[in-house]
Amino acid sequence: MDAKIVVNSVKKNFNALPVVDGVDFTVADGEFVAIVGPSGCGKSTLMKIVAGFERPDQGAVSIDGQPLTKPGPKGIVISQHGSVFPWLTVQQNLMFGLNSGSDSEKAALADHYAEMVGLKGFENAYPHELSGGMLKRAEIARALVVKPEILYMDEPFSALDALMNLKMRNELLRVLAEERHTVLLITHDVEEAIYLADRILVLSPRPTRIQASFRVDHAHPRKLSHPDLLQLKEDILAQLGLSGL
Ligand SMILES: Nc1ncnc2c1ncn2[C@@H]1O[C@H](COP(=O)(O)OP(=O)(O)OP(=O)(O)O)[C@@H](O)[C@H]1O
Repeated sequence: MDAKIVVNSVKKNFNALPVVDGVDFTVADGEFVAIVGPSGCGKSTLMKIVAGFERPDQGAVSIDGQPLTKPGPKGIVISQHGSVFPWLTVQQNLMFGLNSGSDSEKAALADHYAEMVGLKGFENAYPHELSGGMLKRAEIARALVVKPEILYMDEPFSALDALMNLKMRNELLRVLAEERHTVLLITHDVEEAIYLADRILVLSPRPTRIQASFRVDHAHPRKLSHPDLLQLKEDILAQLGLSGL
Protein backbone atom coordinates (compact mmCIF):
# COMPACT_ATOMS: atom_id res chain seq x y z
CA MET A 1 0.00 0.00 0.00
CA ASP A 2 1.18 3.54 -0.71
CA ALA A 3 2.07 5.90 2.14
CA LYS A 4 -0.77 8.35 2.75
CA ILE A 5 0.69 10.19 5.74
CA VAL A 6 4.40 10.50 6.43
CA VAL A 7 5.49 12.08 9.71
CA ASN A 8 9.19 12.81 9.68
CA SER A 9 11.23 13.73 12.80
CA VAL A 10 8.54 16.06 14.15
CA LYS A 11 9.44 18.15 17.19
CA LYS A 12 7.33 20.74 19.01
CA ASN A 13 7.89 22.94 22.07
CA PHE A 14 5.40 25.31 23.65
CA ASN A 15 7.63 28.12 24.93
CA ALA A 16 10.20 26.24 27.00
CA LEU A 17 8.03 23.14 27.34
CA PRO A 18 9.18 20.31 25.08
CA VAL A 19 6.07 18.37 24.01
CA VAL A 20 6.88 16.32 20.91
CA ASP A 21 10.44 15.08 20.79
CA GLY A 22 11.14 13.56 17.38
CA VAL A 23 8.25 11.47 16.10
CA ASP A 24 8.40 9.44 12.88
CA PHE A 25 5.68 7.22 11.47
CA THR A 26 3.90 6.42 8.24
CA VAL A 27 0.24 5.61 7.68
CA ALA A 28 -0.55 3.60 4.55
CA ASP A 29 -3.47 4.48 2.30
CA GLY A 30 -6.59 2.94 3.85
CA GLU A 31 -4.81 1.98 7.06
CA PHE A 32 -6.33 2.55 10.53
CA VAL A 33 -3.65 3.63 13.00
CA ALA A 34 -4.41 4.29 16.66
CA ILE A 35 -2.15 6.31 18.93
CA VAL A 36 -2.24 5.69 22.67
CA GLY A 37 -0.19 7.39 25.33
CA PRO A 38 -0.26 8.68 28.90
CA SER A 39 -2.35 11.71 29.79
CA GLY A 40 -0.72 14.98 28.80
CA CYS A 41 2.05 13.33 26.76
CA GLY A 42 1.30 15.34 23.63
CA LYS A 43 -1.22 13.19 21.72
CA SER A 44 -3.52 16.07 20.75
CA THR A 45 -0.56 18.25 19.83
CA LEU A 46 0.74 15.50 17.56
CA MET A 47 -2.71 15.08 16.00
CA LYS A 48 -2.96 18.83 15.36
CA ILE A 49 0.43 18.76 13.67
CA VAL A 50 -0.50 15.77 11.51
CA ALA A 51 -3.83 17.42 10.56
CA GLY A 52 -2.05 20.68 9.68
CA PHE A 53 -3.51 22.87 12.47
CA GLU A 54 -0.20 23.26 14.27
CA ARG A 55 3.24 23.72 12.71
CA PRO A 56 6.12 21.59 13.99
CA ASP A 57 9.28 23.41 15.12
CA GLN A 58 11.32 20.79 13.32
CA GLY A 59 10.52 17.96 10.96
CA ALA A 60 7.68 17.72 8.48
CA VAL A 61 4.42 16.00 7.62
CA SER A 62 3.46 15.06 4.10
CA ILE A 63 0.18 13.80 2.69
CA ASP A 64 0.37 11.85 -0.57
CA GLY A 65 3.94 13.06 -0.93
CA GLN A 66 3.01 16.77 -0.62
CA PRO A 67 4.32 18.79 2.34
CA LEU A 68 1.50 19.77 4.71
CA THR A 69 1.56 23.42 5.75
CA LYS A 70 -2.09 23.99 6.70
CA PRO A 71 -5.26 21.91 7.17
CA GLY A 72 -5.85 20.34 3.78
CA PRO A 73 -9.03 19.35 1.94
CA LYS A 74 -8.13 15.67 2.19
CA GLY A 75 -8.58 15.40 5.94
CA ILE A 76 -11.29 16.08 8.48
CA VAL A 77 -11.13 16.08 12.27
CA ILE A 78 -13.69 14.50 14.60
CA SER A 79 -12.99 15.52 18.18
CA GLN A 80 -14.58 14.99 21.58
CA HIS A 81 -15.82 18.59 21.58
CA GLY A 82 -18.21 18.20 18.68
CA SER A 83 -18.69 20.36 15.69
CA VAL A 84 -22.35 20.32 14.67
CA PHE A 85 -24.14 23.66 14.56
CA PRO A 86 -26.95 23.70 17.14
CA TRP A 87 -29.12 26.01 15.05
CA LEU A 88 -29.15 23.70 12.02
CA THR A 89 -31.03 20.43 11.57
CA VAL A 90 -29.18 17.15 11.01
CA GLN A 91 -29.75 17.46 7.27
CA GLN A 92 -28.67 21.12 7.19
CA ASN A 93 -25.56 20.28 9.22
CA LEU A 94 -24.65 17.56 6.76
CA MET A 95 -25.30 19.83 3.77
CA PHE A 96 -23.19 22.63 5.23
CA GLY A 97 -19.81 21.33 4.06
CA LEU A 98 -20.97 20.47 0.54
CA ASN A 99 -19.89 22.96 -2.08
CA SER A 100 -21.04 21.40 -5.31
CA GLY A 101 -24.42 20.22 -6.58
CA SER A 102 -27.94 21.59 -6.39
CA ASP A 103 -29.76 21.91 -3.07
CA SER A 104 -31.79 18.78 -3.81
CA GLU A 105 -28.62 16.82 -4.66
CA LYS A 106 -26.99 18.01 -1.43
CA ALA A 107 -30.09 17.07 0.58
CA ALA A 108 -30.14 13.59 -1.00
CA LEU A 109 -26.45 13.07 -0.16
CA ALA A 110 -27.01 14.35 3.39
CA ASP A 111 -29.91 11.92 3.84
CA HIS A 112 -27.82 9.05 2.49
CA TYR A 113 -25.14 9.66 5.13
CA ALA A 114 -27.70 10.21 7.88
CA GLU A 115 -29.11 6.79 7.01
CA MET A 116 -25.63 5.25 6.91
CA VAL A 117 -25.05 6.20 10.55
CA GLY A 118 -28.54 5.14 11.63
CA LEU A 119 -30.20 8.56 11.76
CA LYS A 120 -32.90 7.88 9.19
CA GLY A 121 -36.05 9.67 10.32
CA PHE A 122 -34.04 12.29 12.22
CA GLU A 123 -32.94 14.37 9.22
CA ASN A 124 -35.08 17.30 10.38
CA ALA A 125 -34.23 17.05 14.07
CA TYR A 126 -32.09 19.70 15.75
CA PRO A 127 -29.00 18.62 17.73
CA HIS A 128 -30.70 19.27 21.10
CA GLU A 129 -33.37 16.75 20.12
CA LEU A 130 -30.80 13.96 19.74
CA SER A 131 -29.25 11.68 22.37
CA GLY A 132 -25.50 11.87 22.98
CA GLY A 133 -24.88 8.84 20.80
CA MET A 134 -27.08 10.15 17.99
CA LEU A 135 -25.27 13.46 18.15
CA LYS A 136 -21.93 11.68 17.82
CA ARG A 137 -23.30 9.75 14.83
CA ALA A 138 -24.43 13.05 13.29
CA GLU A 139 -20.86 14.31 13.72
CA ILE A 140 -19.43 11.26 12.03
CA ALA A 141 -21.92 11.63 9.17
CA ARG A 142 -21.00 15.30 8.90
CA ALA A 143 -17.36 14.33 8.55
CA LEU A 144 -18.02 11.51 6.08
CA VAL A 145 -20.39 13.40 3.78
CA VAL A 146 -17.53 15.48 2.41
CA LYS A 147 -15.77 12.20 1.52
CA PRO A 148 -12.51 12.91 3.33
CA GLU A 149 -9.58 10.72 2.42
CA ILE A 150 -8.29 10.95 5.99
CA LEU A 151 -10.30 10.89 9.22
CA TYR A 152 -8.46 12.37 12.19
CA MET A 153 -10.25 11.24 15.35
CA ASP A 154 -9.19 12.71 18.70
CA GLU A 155 -10.93 10.79 21.51
CA PRO A 156 -14.12 10.85 19.43
CA PHE A 157 -16.24 8.70 21.75
CA SER A 158 -14.82 9.65 25.14
CA ALA A 159 -17.77 11.85 26.09
CA LEU A 160 -20.20 8.94 25.58
CA ASP A 161 -21.32 6.43 28.16
CA ALA A 162 -19.67 2.99 28.07
CA LEU A 163 -22.45 1.23 26.17
CA MET A 164 -22.74 3.93 23.54
CA ASN A 165 -18.98 3.97 23.21
CA LEU A 166 -19.06 0.23 22.35
CA LYS A 167 -21.90 0.80 19.90
CA MET A 168 -20.09 3.62 18.15
CA ARG A 169 -17.00 1.47 17.62
CA ASN A 170 -19.15 -0.94 15.61
CA GLU A 171 -20.87 1.89 13.73
CA LEU A 172 -17.49 3.24 12.72
CA LEU A 173 -16.28 -0.19 11.55
CA ARG A 174 -19.49 -0.66 9.57
CA VAL A 175 -19.00 2.67 7.81
CA LEU A 176 -15.33 1.93 7.14
CA ALA A 177 -16.25 -1.44 5.63
CA GLU A 178 -18.50 0.43 3.21
CA GLU A 179 -16.17 3.36 2.50
CA ARG A 180 -12.49 2.89 3.10
CA HIS A 181 -10.78 5.91 4.66
CA THR A 182 -7.33 6.33 6.12
CA VAL A 183 -7.87 6.81 9.87
CA LEU A 184 -5.67 8.22 12.60
CA LEU A 185 -7.30 7.75 16.01
CA ILE A 186 -6.07 9.17 19.28
CA THR A 187 -7.39 7.42 22.33
CA HIS A 188 -6.45 6.66 25.91
CA ASP A 189 -8.60 3.53 25.72
CA VAL A 190 -6.31 0.60 24.90
CA GLU A 191 -9.23 -1.77 24.23
CA GLU A 192 -10.78 0.73 21.81
CA ALA A 193 -7.47 0.85 19.93
CA ILE A 194 -7.21 -2.96 19.85
CA TYR A 195 -10.83 -3.34 18.72
CA LEU A 196 -10.51 -0.87 15.85
CA ALA A 197 -6.99 -0.38 14.56
CA ASP A 198 -4.68 -2.15 12.12
CA ARG A 199 -1.70 -0.79 14.02
CA ILE A 200 -1.21 0.82 17.44
CA LEU A 201 1.54 3.29 18.26
CA VAL A 202 2.35 3.75 21.94
CA LEU A 203 3.71 7.15 22.91
CA SER A 204 6.08 7.82 25.79
CA PRO A 205 5.37 10.44 28.49
CA ARG A 206 6.03 14.07 27.51
CA PRO A 207 8.17 15.06 25.68
CA THR A 208 6.73 12.29 23.60
CA ARG A 209 8.31 9.83 21.20
CA ILE A 210 7.05 6.58 19.74
CA GLN A 211 7.92 3.98 22.31
CA ALA A 212 6.44 0.89 20.67
CA SER A 213 4.35 -0.19 17.70
CA PHE A 214 1.99 -3.17 17.51
CA ARG A 215 0.23 -4.64 14.49
CA VAL A 216 -3.26 -6.09 15.09
CA ASP A 217 -3.64 -8.90 12.55
CA HIS A 218 -7.18 -9.97 13.44
CA ALA A 219 -10.23 -9.74 11.17
CA HIS A 220 -13.27 -7.75 12.29
CA PRO A 221 -15.40 -8.20 14.30
CA ARG A 222 -12.78 -8.80 16.96
CA LYS A 223 -13.34 -10.51 20.28
CA LEU A 224 -11.38 -8.68 22.95
CA SER A 225 -11.41 -11.91 24.97
CA HIS A 226 -9.30 -13.66 22.31
CA PRO A 227 -6.02 -14.79 23.98
CA ASP A 228 -3.90 -12.93 21.37
CA LEU A 229 -5.75 -9.70 22.01
CA LEU A 230 -5.62 -10.12 25.79
CA GLN A 231 -1.87 -10.58 25.46
CA LEU A 232 -1.66 -7.52 23.21
CA LYS A 233 -3.54 -5.48 25.81
CA GLU A 234 -1.12 -6.70 28.47
CA ASP A 235 1.86 -5.76 26.28
CA ILE A 236 0.53 -2.27 25.57
CA LEU A 237 -0.35 -1.66 29.22
CA ALA A 238 3.18 -2.78 30.16
CA GLN A 239 4.56 -0.19 27.74
CA LEU A 240 2.40 2.40 29.50
CA GLY A 241 3.69 1.25 32.87
CA LEU A 242 0.28 -0.15 33.78
CA SER A 243 0.74 -3.92 33.61
CA GLY A 244 -1.32 -6.11 35.88
CA LEU A 245 -4.44 -3.91 35.56
N1 LIG B 1 -1.34 25.75 22.67
C1 LIG B 1 -0.60 25.37 23.72
N2 LIG B 1 0.16 26.25 24.39
C2 LIG B 1 0.93 25.87 25.43
N3 LIG B 1 1.00 24.62 25.88
C3 LIG B 1 0.27 23.69 25.26
C4 LIG B 1 -0.56 24.01 24.15
N4 LIG B 1 -1.18 22.86 23.72
C5 LIG B 1 -0.73 21.89 24.54
N5 LIG B 1 0.13 22.36 25.45
C6 LIG B 1 0.82 21.58 26.49
O1 LIG B 1 1.39 20.46 25.84
C7 LIG B 1 1.29 19.30 26.68
C8 LIG B 1 0.63 18.19 25.89
O2 LIG B 1 -0.74 18.54 25.65
P1 LIG B 1 -1.68 17.64 24.72
O3 LIG B 1 -3.05 18.21 24.80
O4 LIG B 1 -1.04 17.50 23.40
O5 LIG B 1 -1.59 16.24 25.47
P2 LIG B 1 -2.54 14.97 25.40
O6 LIG B 1 -1.63 13.79 25.45
O7 LIG B 1 -3.47 15.06 24.26
O8 LIG B 1 -3.32 15.13 26.77
P3 LIG B 1 -4.63 14.37 27.33
O9 LIG B 1 -4.29 12.91 27.31
O10 LIG B 1 -4.75 14.88 28.72
O11 LIG B 1 -5.76 14.73 26.43
C9 LIG B 1 0.55 19.73 27.92
O12 LIG B 1 1.50 19.94 28.95
C10 LIG B 1 -0.13 21.02 27.53
O13 LIG B 1 -0.20 21.90 28.63
